[in-house]
Amino acid sequence: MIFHRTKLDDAWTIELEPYGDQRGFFARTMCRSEFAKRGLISEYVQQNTSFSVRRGTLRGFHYQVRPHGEAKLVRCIRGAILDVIVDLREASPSYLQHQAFELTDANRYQLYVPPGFAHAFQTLSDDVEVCYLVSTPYHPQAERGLRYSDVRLGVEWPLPVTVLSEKDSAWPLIDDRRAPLY
Ligand SMILES: Cc1cn([C@H]2C[C@H](O)[C@@H](COP(=O)(O)OP(=O)(O)O[C@H]3O[C@@H](C)C(=O)[C@@H](O)[C@H]3O)O2)c(=O)[nH]c1=O
Repeated sequence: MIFHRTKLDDAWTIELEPYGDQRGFFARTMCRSEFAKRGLISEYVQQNTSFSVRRGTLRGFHYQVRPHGEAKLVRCIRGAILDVIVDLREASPSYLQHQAFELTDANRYQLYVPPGFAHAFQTLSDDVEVCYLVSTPYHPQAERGLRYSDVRLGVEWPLPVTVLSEKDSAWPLIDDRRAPLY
């Protein structure tokens, strides 16, 4: 596994390190000791998958507030997405900054999203499946979101939004909320 720091504190992208042979390849997608060595959370309690039919579908931004903050390890196993994360930790040097990553079934990149980050993605193709590990149980009362179009974030989504849940269209804007967000 090849770990790359991102411009956001504590967030990483992870490249597979495949061992190839005549059958194809083998690669680790998560390794407790490699994660722990770099201070990444290495215990996960849930694995989720989502399937999105239409190109341009947007899910997020989502996160859970303290003490239910979750790390996520995200991979796109069919099609392609633009994955965007936002640092919501007030004490962080990258507070309220965001970064976008293209995760595809071809590049097989994984994104490590630390607790205290909001997470969203837009599908860049039809029939997209995204698979992710989560470090904390789902806690609906702790669930929060940001509006994908919040100008305070300034995220440039690559496509017009074709499908969005009612929940995701209604998250409050950052300026209308009291800190702390996380
Ligand atoms: C996240 C989650 C949802 N659900 C339920 C709630 C709801 O009825 C149904 C669909 O939930 P949502 O509409 O929130 O699904 P979705 O919009 O795909 O939510 C996901 O979005 C991405 C961006 C993330 O970062 C994930 O952590 C997760 O929040 O599934 C669970 O039962 N367990 C879970 O862990």
